[in-house]
Amino acid sequence: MPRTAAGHSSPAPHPTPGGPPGSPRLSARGVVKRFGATTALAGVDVDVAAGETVAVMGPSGSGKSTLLHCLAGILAPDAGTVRLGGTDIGTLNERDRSLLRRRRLGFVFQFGQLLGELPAVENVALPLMLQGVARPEATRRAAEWLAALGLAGKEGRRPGELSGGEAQRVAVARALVTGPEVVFADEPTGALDQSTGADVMRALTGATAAAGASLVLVTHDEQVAAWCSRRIHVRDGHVTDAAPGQPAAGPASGASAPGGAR
Ligand SMILES: Nc1ncnc2c1ncn2[C@@H]1O[C@H](COP(=O)(O)OP(=O)(O)OP(=O)(O)O)[C@@H](O)[C@H]1O
Repeated sequence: MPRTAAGHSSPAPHPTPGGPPGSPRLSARGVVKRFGATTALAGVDVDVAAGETVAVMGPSGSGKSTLLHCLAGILAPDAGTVRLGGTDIGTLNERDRSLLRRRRLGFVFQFGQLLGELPAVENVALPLMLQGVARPEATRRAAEWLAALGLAGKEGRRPGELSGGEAQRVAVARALVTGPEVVFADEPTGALDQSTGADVMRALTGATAAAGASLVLVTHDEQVAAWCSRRIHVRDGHVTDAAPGQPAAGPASGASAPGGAR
């Protein structure tokens, strides 16, 4: 993914409160989540390093999405802690968790995340405008991300006027435009054929690496997991292997973020 022709350098991502030197960017300890009589997570420990890309795998119903939602502050665990840098997410109220998600995390889902009535560029600019970035600047940065993801010329198209793969690349741009510390993706290629899915994974891992973000991705698909630097397996609410891995070094392109690396 090339730097945009204009070579703009967008403002650096907002400063983020880090943890102690050498500590993981994201760290879960003893996370338990129950839904009524179902224990979806039964005491899970996970560490994700800065720049690491982690595939979360496991059988249907094993707890993968619940783990992702707890790591991302979407669900509050019943027990245990989740720390993002120096922040203990569990101590935040719902409003602050929502602000943290908006400012420090990015999300790519299988579908449904784009607003159908807005053109691609506005879908990508929206998270910036919600942070108070003025519309012209937000639009400029959104257009840079779209161009970097191979979507130059398609800024004005609404999601329904894009292919599935193009729409997912718009979703990748939207997830990365704010300079998040961690991007969470839940089956981001689940609705795509294999070759389009590979294009989206190339875009997602390339953009994430270029932005210096970590990636936590839920997938059933071995070929999708192969784009990540590490896999963890969830079974019956337990993580069966979560050894610290290497920084991301998958088959991603040598990408360059429009906003500059973190
Ligand atoms: N909101 C909910 N209410 C009740 N039970 C839930 C809820 N969300 C998840 N569960 C249950 O928790 C368990 C783990 O679900 P989860 O969605 O995390 O699994 P998963 O591994 O992501 O599954 P899949 O691969 O099928 O998406 C399952 O038994 C599921 O039925």
